[in-house]
Amino acid sequence: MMKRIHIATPSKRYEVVIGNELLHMMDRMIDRVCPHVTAVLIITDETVASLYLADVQQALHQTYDRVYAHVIPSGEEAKSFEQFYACHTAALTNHLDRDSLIVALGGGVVGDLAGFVAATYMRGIRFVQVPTTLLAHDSAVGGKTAINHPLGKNMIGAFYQPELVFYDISLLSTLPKREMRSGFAEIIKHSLIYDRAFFGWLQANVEKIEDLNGERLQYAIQRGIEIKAAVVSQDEKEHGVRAHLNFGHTLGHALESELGYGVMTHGDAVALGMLFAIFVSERFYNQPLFYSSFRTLFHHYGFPTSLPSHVSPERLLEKMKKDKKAKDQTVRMVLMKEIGTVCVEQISDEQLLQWLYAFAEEGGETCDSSDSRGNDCEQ
Ligand SMILES: NC(=O)c1ccc[n+]([C@@H]2O[C@H](COP(=O)([O-])OP(=O)(O)OC[C@H]3O[C@@H](n4cnc5c(N)ncnc54)[C@H](O)[C@@H]3O)[C@@H](O)[C@H]2O)c1
Ligand SMILES: O=C(O)C(=O)C[C@@H](O)[C@H](O)[C@H](O)COP(=O)(O)O
Ligand SMILES: [Zn+2]
Repeated sequence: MMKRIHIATPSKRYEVVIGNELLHMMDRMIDRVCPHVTAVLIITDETVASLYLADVQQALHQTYDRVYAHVIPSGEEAKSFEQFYACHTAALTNHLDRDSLIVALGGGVVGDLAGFVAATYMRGIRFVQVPTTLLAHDSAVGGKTAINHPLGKNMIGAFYQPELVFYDISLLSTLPKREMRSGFAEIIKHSLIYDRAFFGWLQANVEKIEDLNGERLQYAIQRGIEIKAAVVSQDEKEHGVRAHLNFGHTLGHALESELGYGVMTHGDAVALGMLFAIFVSERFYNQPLFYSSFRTLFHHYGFPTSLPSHVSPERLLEKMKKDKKAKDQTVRMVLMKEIGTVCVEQISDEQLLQWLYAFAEEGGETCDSSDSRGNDCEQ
């Protein structure tokens, strides 16, 4: 069954269409929301191209005469200046104009890069997200587009909304388990920041990653997107509540950049970051949040639950201070008050370093801290 979720931000209203075996209707659905398209440039990666590019080209040719494709290497390293430049070159050499359309066919890497290309080509042309990973239930929605800088993740980008998110989840059937797990981390995140009942549903219905199929997969994706849509519709450009979507990302992004982009999947890094955020939350609010149970659960799903031993807490702290939520070089982390309720808190370097060491060395203990500060939730 096809499901539609509406996103309404100040800059754009659009739909996320979710269903199975939808490719044959892709051209008509795009044409309905993007009239008078002069040419289409599909941006995709090598893996996705080998699986789905021919089908997507065929579908688009039903409506469009000029359909081009630009294929980037697979993986996080492609969110680079080099690939960004190559995409612009492809757009120029194929004579895309201001009425042309970019189709981002792939996971979050393709979506973030192609979205940023669309935001900047001729100062902005229309684009459609065609997500092919579970993680992209998050990345394709909400309009954050970016490439990485060696000094920090997603540092160069724009808020730029797509015209449509066209999510044929039958394409996820070819996704390796490690990538399903990565996407599942963001689904868990959506439940933990917003919906306690959904977290309960996940625990009851997803005993292992392989359980994410059929109706359970579709429901998990839908609920994750509904939560993201609700947050983004309230706060498109992260002046407030949108920062909650960054739960687990302060450490997660620091790890991705410190280890080298692509070494750890985004979802694994975020899962470890969420675990650290829960560890910190227990100490910051001086209340038990069942950190040990979360650690056991995350371990059970196959997520990393301890910091790689060769990564130094000092270096992680330096990277965390470059996070986009930081103010005056002081780290601001999304902490959990209870399942379903989070807020943003400022944490001093000294305190954070101490907790990073404690997390690295002890990992599993529950809260008995006496140095927490019960600051009021600011967002
Ligand atoms: N913009 C946002 O709001 C947002 C949100 C979350 C994550 N992100 C970003 O998304 C990126 C991660 O996205 P991702 O996990 O989708 O990674 P990805 O795009 O690199 O895809 C993961 C891997 O799966 C392959 N793949 C994609 N679809 C496939 C399919 N259907 N079958 C088989 N293989 C397939 C890809 O080639 C790649 O090797 C990160 O850069 C992260 O920062 C952005
Ligand atoms: O949409 C958002 O807002 C998010 O924070 C979603 C995150 O899952 C995503 O990884 C996002 O790209 C992180 O944004 P950043 O601003 O921290 O780079
Ligand atoms: Zn993320």
